[in-house]
Amino acid sequence: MANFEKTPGWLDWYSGPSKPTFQVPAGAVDAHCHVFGPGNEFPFAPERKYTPCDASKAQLFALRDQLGFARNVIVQATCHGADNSAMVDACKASGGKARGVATVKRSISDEELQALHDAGVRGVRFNFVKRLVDFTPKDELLEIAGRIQKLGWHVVIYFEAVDLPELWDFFTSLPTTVVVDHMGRPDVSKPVDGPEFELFLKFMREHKNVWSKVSCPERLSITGPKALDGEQNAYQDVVPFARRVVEEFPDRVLWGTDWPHPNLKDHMPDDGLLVDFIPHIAPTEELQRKLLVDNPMRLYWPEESGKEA
Ligand SMILES: O=C(O)/C=C(\CC(=O)C(=O)O)C(=O)O
Repeated sequence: MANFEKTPGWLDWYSGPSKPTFQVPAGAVDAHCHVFGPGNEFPFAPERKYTPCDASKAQLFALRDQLGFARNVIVQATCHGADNSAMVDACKASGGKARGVATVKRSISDEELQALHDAGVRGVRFNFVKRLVDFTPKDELLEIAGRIQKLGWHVVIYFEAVDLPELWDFFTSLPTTVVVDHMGRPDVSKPVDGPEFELFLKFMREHKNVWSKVSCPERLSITGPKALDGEQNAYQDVVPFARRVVEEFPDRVLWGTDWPHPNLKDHMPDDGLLVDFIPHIAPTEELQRKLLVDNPMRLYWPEESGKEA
């Protein structure tokens, strides 16, 4: 049985999150979350850059229910490398209430891809955050994108704002729907209408296949306040960025908790209060329904999309 020691300074997820004040619409999807292990059942990958605490499927499903969500999209975290078994196990155990985003290598067979599809996987994640992964050649990623396109899947990309110019040509050559994690990690100390975020908006404006998760204010915020101790106005410096994306691209945005919040250094948010961030960035019922129900259902449960109301 593997026994893993957490990365020094690791912050465990917040236990006993509050019930959100904001009630999410019926059928809401938490479209970005992870499972970690448990390490003794699903060992962490040898090539990982961090070793987390355990965060099991049962704990994820309990959080889903506590927050009032109906479904999850479980994104493969880099600590599991390209071994998708913990994520797949969670999807299979969810009774159809979870779908997945996998990490795959070029060597994956068609049969293995089909088995992932049957388990509920609908996308692959390409990670360009250097502290999280080693470099994968672009031709390998393009080959994977071409293969998963045939299954109707999409590509999730994770990168930091300063790297967008360099990655632009690659991203715009992807043949599938492309979903950006955490708005491409803007530096929120810069102006929302400054050149860096404007480039991201242009990326979405000029490429109608590009979607964005307006998630992770707890990761992006510099000034807070933190989602702790009942705070109803958390992460105010992130609000203009996320709201801009939601209002300009209401049909191409997703939201997720990012539970269990890997690699946070400063604090661990109360997930109930993170949900209370949503009406600040999606102020109308219509925007909330698109963000939390219509859009994720269209992408992850297209066969049920439109029927959930
Ligand atoms: O959970 C996230 O989305 C963000 C992560 C972790 C991550 O992406 C991973 O391990 O795969 C981060 O910024 O450290």
